[in-house]
Amino acid sequence: MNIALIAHDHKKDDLVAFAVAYKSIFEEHNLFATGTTGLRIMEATGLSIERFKSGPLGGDQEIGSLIAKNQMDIIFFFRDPLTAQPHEPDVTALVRLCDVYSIPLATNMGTAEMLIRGLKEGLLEWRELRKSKNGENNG
Ligand SMILES: O=C(CO)COP(=O)(O)O
Repeated sequence: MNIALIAHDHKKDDLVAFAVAYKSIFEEHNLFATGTTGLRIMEATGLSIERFKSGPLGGDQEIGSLIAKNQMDIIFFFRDPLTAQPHEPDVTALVRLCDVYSIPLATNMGTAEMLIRGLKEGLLEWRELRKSKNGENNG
């Protein structure tokens, strides 16, 4: 599975704690992250993560492009609902692409907990279905 980890500044501590708690699951997958989030998680967990640019500098869009290319399976994106983001259009675009391509997206710890349990238990039947469906929509 290709998994993206992203958090706004006030939510980074939550996502780091989540990654520490579920390190044994995350280390079985290919991890991607926006710049600062990825650095924080790597420092805290030692997990290997491919880092993109920081969100405000295009990192959200880089991850969005992987979604559009059917190369992303799950997104953990802990958004800060109480702080205006300079790159709000990029945030909205990323969330929109998750819905366009039926990509599981956790925007808070509660949903993240449910998603990670599904991942652990192998509740992944949607993946092949989604890929064939998205393949049909290409072009
Ligand atoms: O801004 C972000 C997501 O919109 C996250 O970017 P950073 O991980 O670089 O802070």
